[in-house]
Amino acid sequence: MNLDQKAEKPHVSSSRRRQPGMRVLVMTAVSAERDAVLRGLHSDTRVDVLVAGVGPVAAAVNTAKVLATAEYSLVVSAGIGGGFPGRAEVGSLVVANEIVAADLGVETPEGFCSLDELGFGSTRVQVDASLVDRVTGALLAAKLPVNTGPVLTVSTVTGTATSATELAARVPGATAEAMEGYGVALAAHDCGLPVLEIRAISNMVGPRDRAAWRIKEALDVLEAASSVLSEVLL
Ligand SMILES: O=C(O)c1cccc(C(=O)CC[C@H]2O[C@@H](n3cnc4c(=O)[nH]cnc43)[C@H](O)[C@@H]2O)c1
Repeated sequence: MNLDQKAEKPHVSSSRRRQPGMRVLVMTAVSAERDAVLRGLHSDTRVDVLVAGVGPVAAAVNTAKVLATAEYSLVVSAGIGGGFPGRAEVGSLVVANEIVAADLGVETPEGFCSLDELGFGSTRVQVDASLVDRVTGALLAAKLPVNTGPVLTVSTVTGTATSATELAARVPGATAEAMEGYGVALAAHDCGLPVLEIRAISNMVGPRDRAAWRIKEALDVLEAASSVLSEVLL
């Protein structure tokens, strides 16, 4: 997967602007993820799938740009991600019940202190429970392996067992890790829109082992998940 890509310039046609109805915006980090989602959606024109770039800042900026030019009823952050051991296996799916900016805070001699604890706002976006149940139910009905739990957004991919253990302790139930969810969620939240995050697990969170990443397998699962999404979301 080529990760060295610029975000797409969001283009929203005038006909799209005239159709407020039920439209879903899916933001991915890279084009390989976008293409997997598009293949699964079978050209459902009620869903726009755009590349935002890698990381929470690119995700937030580019999602906000799209939301400023078109109307949507739901925003989805979708892509591959890392699974926490014992919570999500490679080749499975994770639907976030909470999207957590897990490294947004300060380090102190006593350990990490989040923005929430500092009183500077929230690092967590809750996902509507009925939406999570609906999507999870549909994925299970399609015989896809799926777990729900907090999905962490980090600016640096976790690369050691120590960091993985620390993150899992910081966010009880942490199920997956990726780099864009919180950015997409904040942009959606700012527009009063519900958000969903779906990750197809390509690797385990822990010691960096590039050779063990199963990106193709994860993209295939992301495609399969996308094929049931429009039925349940629209
Ligand atoms: O370390 C490498 O050599 C390497 C090779 C391929 C891709 C990467 C990435 O950093 C991909 C980041 C990209 O994918 C998502 N992602 C996938 N797994 C994880 C993870 O365990 N932790 C955080 N992000 C992950 C992420 O959302 C980015 O879009 C590295």
